[in-house]
Amino acid sequence: MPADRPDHRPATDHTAAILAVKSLADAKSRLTGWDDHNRRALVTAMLADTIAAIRAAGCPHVWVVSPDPVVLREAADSGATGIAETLTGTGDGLNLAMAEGIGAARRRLPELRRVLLVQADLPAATGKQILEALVAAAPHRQALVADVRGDGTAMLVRDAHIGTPTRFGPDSAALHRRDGATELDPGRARWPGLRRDVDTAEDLVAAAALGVGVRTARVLCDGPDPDIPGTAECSPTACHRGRGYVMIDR
Ligand SMILES: Nc1nc2c(ncn2[C@@H]2O[C@H](COP(=O)(O)OP(=O)(O)OP(=O)(O)O)[C@@H](O)[C@H]2O)c(=O)[nH]1
Ligand SMILES: C=C(OP(=O)(O)O)C(=O)O
Repeated sequence: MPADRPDHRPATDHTAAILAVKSLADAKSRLTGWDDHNRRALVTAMLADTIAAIRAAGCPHVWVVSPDPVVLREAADSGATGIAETLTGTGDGLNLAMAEGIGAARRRLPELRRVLLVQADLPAATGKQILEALVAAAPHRQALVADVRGDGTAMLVRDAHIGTPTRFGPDSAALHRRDGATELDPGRARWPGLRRDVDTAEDLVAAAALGVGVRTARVLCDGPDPDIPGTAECSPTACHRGRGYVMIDR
């Protein structure tokens, strides 16, 4: 048990959350049925809601690594620090972007103890879920929350000075476990919103059923997804749809 965290409460002021988003031109290519304008709007909205959930968990330091100026502007508007990616075009872009974010956070936050590496497409995650996962992670040098399918990593929490690269991508949960990360709640009963990353239209329906943040809700209200039935009522903070989906403001 770390002497500086005897009660296992996470010291979130010494924690940096890092997210990576690729160029909007390339992002969410598996999202069928969405035109270019709405797909881009959805990517930035999900980023904004994910950042809002992280900040609601009490993490003030959020960094977004991206080569895309629109993403970096969205990050800044959401209270995060944007880092213009320098390694664009190289092989393992996502993990290199995460490494770039960790490096920047280490340089700029001398007191940094923990890094929280989070997927940027978690619109149903809440601050409560992220905080609970951080509390569960606190006794561990490295811990992960797997995605809803169990093979991906929704969130990886590590001591800030671990030097091994992250392994986001196919089968990342197994690869992170192999590198020493403890899987939190391996039965996957807890934190359903945190585990629900969105890559496909089907994922989006599942996230909407859990309740998404206000920015994603607005895009869904305006959006063209044929799998999500017509809007019954829409307001700037909430959207209720015919089949009972409720997009909640948090
Ligand atoms: N900064 C940065 N982020 C990346 C890069 N590659 C992937 N990402 C981000 O990492 C996360 C997971 O990436 P992917 O699943 O490959 O891409 P995606 O845009 O989510 O979806 P697909 O296009 O359907 O694969 C998303 O937030 C991506 O934007 C990269 O080269 N640089
Ligand atoms: C990158 C990952 O997920 P996805 O490809 O589903 O975004 C991952 O789980 O490591």
